[in-house]
Formats: sequence, structure tokens, C-alpha cells
Amino acid sequence: MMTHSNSYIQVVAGIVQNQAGEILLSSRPVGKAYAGYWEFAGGKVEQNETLFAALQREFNEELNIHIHRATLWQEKFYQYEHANVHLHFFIVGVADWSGDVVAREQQQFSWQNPHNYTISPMLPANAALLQELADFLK
Ligand SMILES: Nc1nc2c([nH]c(=O)n2[C@H]2C[C@H](O)[C@@H](COP(=O)(O)OP(=O)(O)OP(=O)(O)O)O2)c(=O)[nH]1
Repeated sequence: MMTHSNSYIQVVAGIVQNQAGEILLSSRPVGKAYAGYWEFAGGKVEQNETLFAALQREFNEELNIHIHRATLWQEKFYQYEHANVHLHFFIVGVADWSGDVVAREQQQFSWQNPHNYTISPMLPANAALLQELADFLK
């Protein structure tokens, strides 16, 4: 069991589903590390913030949607050249969010079929997870 809570930045990311069984991907804005790469919306957890509160805050800030409920699905550790991250991936089912999706931070968003992505590149830390997700959602 890895315990890296001191040296690893805590990050939350949400896998939001729609009625068509698609999942929501976001592109990283210009100016950030890996700008233009696709990821699940989310971001760094702040001091004294729960993972779920961070997820709610990031989705409101970035995509204008409200998360009512989310289920922690997977955790991953990854070492980038810019940071070491402890990623917490949440599944947000079709009934677990509301609002109209609006890209509020100069990013793009795209609803994607988890069995057939038409966008790239994806963040390298997510490669294995995207495979597991296709199996999980089939
Ligand atoms: N949001 C998100 N981040 C991910 C995913 N996969 C992955 O490796 N990451 C990494 C990229 C970044 O190093 C880190 C998230 O940090 P960030 O810089 O985007 O967070 P933030 O929005 O809070 O950034 P900032 O306010 O500090 O600019 O986690 C993912 O699917 N979603």
C-alpha cells in the first residue's frame, strides 16, 4: 500500500455520464502543464476541503454543473515532471448531476463514447484507467 500523502498533490476528477452512455472529457487550458491534452474535469483539492467538495467546486468553476452525488471508483499515483499526483477518480451517474454544461475556463469539452474515443491526446496518467473504464461501463 502506498502512502504518499505528504509528497503527492491530491487531485479529484469526475467521470460524468449522460443519457446516451457517453462520458464528459475536458481539454486542459492554455497556460497549464499539458495544455490541450484531454482529461476528466477536476483539479487540486484545497486545504481542509473534502474530496467531494473539491469535485463539486471544480465542476461548478470549470463546467457550470452541479454534482449531487459521486462514487469514488479508482485511485492512481503518477509522477509528472511538474508534480507528483494522487488522483481520485469519481463516477458521476446520469442522475447524479444537473445543469447545462458550459466551458467556463477557455477549455473545450466533449461527450465521448468510452468504447471509441475520437479525441486525443489524453493525459498519460489516464491511459490505463480509460481501458478499465471501457470494461467497467460495458
Ligand atoms: N483534472 C484532472 N487532472 C488530472 C487528470 N489526470 C491527471 O493526471 N491529472 C493531473 C494533471 C495535473 O498535474 C493535476 C491536476 O492539477 P491542475 O493543475 O489541473 O489543477 P487545478 O485546476 O487545481 O490547477 P491550478 O488551479 O493550480 O492551475 O492532475 C484528470 O483526469 N483530471
